[in-house]
This record gives sequence, C-alpha cells and structure tokens, in this order.
Amino acid sequence: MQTNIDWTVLERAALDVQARAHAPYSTYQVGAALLTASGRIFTGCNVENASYGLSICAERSAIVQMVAAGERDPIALVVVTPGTLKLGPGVESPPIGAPCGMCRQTLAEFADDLRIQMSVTGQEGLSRRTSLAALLPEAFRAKSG
Ligand SMILES: O=c1ccn([C@H]2C[C@H](O)[C@@H](CO)O2)c(=O)[nH]1
Ligand SMILES: [Zn+2]
Repeated sequence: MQTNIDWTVLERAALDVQARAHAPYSTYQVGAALLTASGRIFTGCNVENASYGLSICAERSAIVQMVAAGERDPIALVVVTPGTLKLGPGVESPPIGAPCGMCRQTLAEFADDLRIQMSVTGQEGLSRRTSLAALLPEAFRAKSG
C-alpha cells in the first residue's frame, strides 16, 4: 500500500505520454499519469477525432488503462498541459489546465479523494496542487461501505 507520492516520477511519466497525444485539431497535447495504491503508474494522453466530440481526454485515457490492468485505487494524478489555449476568437483557457467535468466525475467513480498536480510543460512556475474533493465537491457517486 503506497502513501508517499513521488511527484517527480509521476510528472516525468505524464510528460512522456504527452508527446504521444493525438491532438491535430486543438494542437493542445495533454499527458496524465495516475499513481495507484499498489505503486503502479498508468498514463494516458488525449486522443482527438475529426468529429470533435468523440475526443477523449488524457485523464480518462489514463483511468481506462488503470481499469484495464485490473486496478481500482488511484491516489495521485499529474496532468501536464501546454499552457493557454485559444478556444476561439478572443476566447482563451486559463494558463494552467484543470481536468474537465467529465474527467472529474470519472475519477470520482474510483476515488473519494485524490491528490492532483496540474502543470504547464516547461514552465516550473505554472504548477498547482489540489485534490479531487476540491475540484468536485459533493460528487454524485455510489455510496461507499
Ligand atoms: O484537462 C484536460 C483538458 C482538455 N483535454 C483535451 C481535450 C481536447 O483534446 C483538448 C482541448 O480541449 O485537450 C484533456 O485531455 N484534458
Ligand atoms: Zn476531461
């Protein structure tokens, strides 16, 4: 059972997979690395589609890898993003990318709480730690116990 979190190792794993993202439409490449209680790391990247709405985020892609490997207990997540994204004319995302609502809910399926680091690739100052409970309070989920 793992409780100490090696953020450096987790961030490196997220950076590795970020480079493999399939994001030709947004050009916004995202990498995610999940640490489970057993000490294993699962990674995921966003995979976009010409039919935009079919795209899967890096975070959910990592969760799918975790579940497929038979694991169910994530304790920490690092998400790396490229910085401000131009979403449309005069519309930008914040510099530090945070998991979208769909990914927060998907994480909540597997953890009551989870440490989360959000970092902008190559910009040490643009990094923040938070938690799933902070990002998604009062989650709708199956009752535990
Ligand atoms: O936390 C996030 C936010 C966005 N994306 C992806 C979805 C889409 O491919 C692109 C732009 O939204 O980034 C993620 O993977 N994770
Ligand atoms: Zn998402």
